[in-house]
Amino acid sequence: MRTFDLIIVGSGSGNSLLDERFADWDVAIVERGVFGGTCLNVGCIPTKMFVHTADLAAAPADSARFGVDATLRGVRWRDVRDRIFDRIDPIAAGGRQYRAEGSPNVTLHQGTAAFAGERVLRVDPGDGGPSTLIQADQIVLATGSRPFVPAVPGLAEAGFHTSDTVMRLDELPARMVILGGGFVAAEFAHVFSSFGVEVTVVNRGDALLRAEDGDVSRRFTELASQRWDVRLGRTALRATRSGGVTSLVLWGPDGEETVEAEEVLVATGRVPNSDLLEPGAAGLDLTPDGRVRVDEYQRTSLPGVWALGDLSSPFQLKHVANHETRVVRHNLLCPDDLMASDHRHVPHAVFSSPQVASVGLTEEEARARGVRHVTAVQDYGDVAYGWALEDSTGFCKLVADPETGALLGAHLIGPEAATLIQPLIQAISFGLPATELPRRQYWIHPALPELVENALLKLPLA
Ligand SMILES: Cc1cc2nc3c(=O)[nH]c(=O)nc-3n(C[C@H](O)[C@H](O)[C@H](O)COP(=O)(O)OP(=O)(O)OC[C@H]3O[C@@H](n4cnc5c(N)ncnc54)[C@H](O)[C@@H]3O)c2cc1C
Ligand SMILES: NC(=O)c1ccc[n+]([C@@H]2O[C@H](COP(=O)([O-])OP(=O)(O)OC[C@H]3O[C@@H](n4cnc5c(N)ncnc54)[C@H](O)[C@@H]3O)[C@@H](O)[C@H]2O)c1
Repeated sequence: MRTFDLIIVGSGSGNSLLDERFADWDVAIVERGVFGGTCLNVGCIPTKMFVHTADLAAAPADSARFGVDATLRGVRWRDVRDRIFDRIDPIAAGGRQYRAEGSPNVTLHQGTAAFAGERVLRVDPGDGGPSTLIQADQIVLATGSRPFVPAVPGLAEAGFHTSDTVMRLDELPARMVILGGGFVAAEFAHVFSSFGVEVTVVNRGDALLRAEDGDVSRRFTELASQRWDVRLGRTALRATRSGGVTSLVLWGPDGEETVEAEEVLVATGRVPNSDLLEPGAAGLDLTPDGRVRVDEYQRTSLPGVWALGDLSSPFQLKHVANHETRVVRHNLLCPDDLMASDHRHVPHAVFSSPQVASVGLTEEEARARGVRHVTAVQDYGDVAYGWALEDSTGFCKLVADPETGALLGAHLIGPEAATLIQPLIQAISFGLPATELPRRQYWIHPALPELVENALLKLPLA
């Protein structure tokens, strides 16, 4: 059995752990699928390339109210798809080649790693070939997560897509049913409807993006319902396929109903890939929801074994995986000076239409925790650039401590929300008080960040 200094399992964030300081470490990387992981191949990067393209495709439909009569002549789906993946696939292939042939201290193992002992892994190539045993003093688990598919009778036989496959469709369907009401559902509903697909969103709960601040979730649900056929409070009972059409029988407030579409996209959350690691074989501790349990230094319950990213994180966000990668890198290199991960102010954004972005406490969370707070809401429509955008639905909502002026939460829904929120993330992270933030710097007039400036000025602070 070959012994390495370090084994990294998973080539997403795990691959970016290595820098020049590991040049004299003997390293193995194990990857069971396409090199580069979720974000590059089937996650953040391609989805946002589709989202931008969808924004372009959606623009003509919104242009008449500006006095511009534009029409969308068509969307060349295969050209869109191929442009995106002709850019991404070579990056994945190049990354793989670099590790396989261009990194003298790295050995790339293609296959699925599972524990065969405390710091021993069995790598199964998955092609019927023999497994290989490898061991190391340090092991980093970065095996990510995969789509969760609820057990709906007949769905597997009828066929469905997940975010792993839907971006590679050969043809745009006439209709698509999207199961779920979270990030993936919101982003793909925008993409496919902008490209002319008739979209039905089926959600178990009574609102879309339900984890957002209540006002944001309600506004998003309201706007989504104007654009897509949104079915709330529905459970999928069974699916059948006939003549190229899937019929999904739902249970809802009015009893049974059926929705039909050429394609079904399942977007009902993601589960950590901990099971594939056979954690029981080494006594690796998991959380009740199946994540690998880590402490603040990203150490697992096994000595010398670390975990990061979607496998262990409740956040399932790439910027969190990146942060944890930096922490594990430091801790491997400086074992006597361990660095803790900082998960205090994790922001996120949903790249739908409208965009949604959030950091910190929602108003509901502040209330439930008994935290002293005030709120302020600034509409896009009441700042100068909002007039230019003719926006009548977007807003920025802030939650702050009225005594200290500390910002507790920020929630935006509207154009460029994912970008506009950054100064508020900065304020919360660095403890910049909401009293000074709008007053001690210039805000470019009439740029859109005046939305944030005015929201801050509206806070009723002592
Ligand atoms: C559609 C979609 C859009 C997203 N958009 C965003 C976004 O806009 N912004 C954002 O912050 N986040 C986004 N995310 C989330 C983000 O992609 C993930 O949080 C991030 O990629 C997780 O990185 P990771 O390194 O933990 O895992 P991954 O990148 O998933 O890497 C894990 C790797 O491990 C491999 N693997 C798994 N098990 C084994 C095993 N036993 N042996 C060997 N290899 C194994 C897998 O094949 C995979 O390559 C999106 C996710 C999806 C699905
Ligand atoms: N812009 C981004 O940062 C971005 C984009 C896409 C995905 N992601 C990450 O990927 C994760 C997964 O995204 P997602 O949209 O799949 O998950 P999600 O957790 O955002 O939403 C899951 C949805 O599925 C529903 N659901 C769960 N179980 C169900 C069941 N059994 N039957 C019916 N509905 C069910 C939930 O009610 C919810 O509406 C996100 O949580 C996020 O962390 C991030």
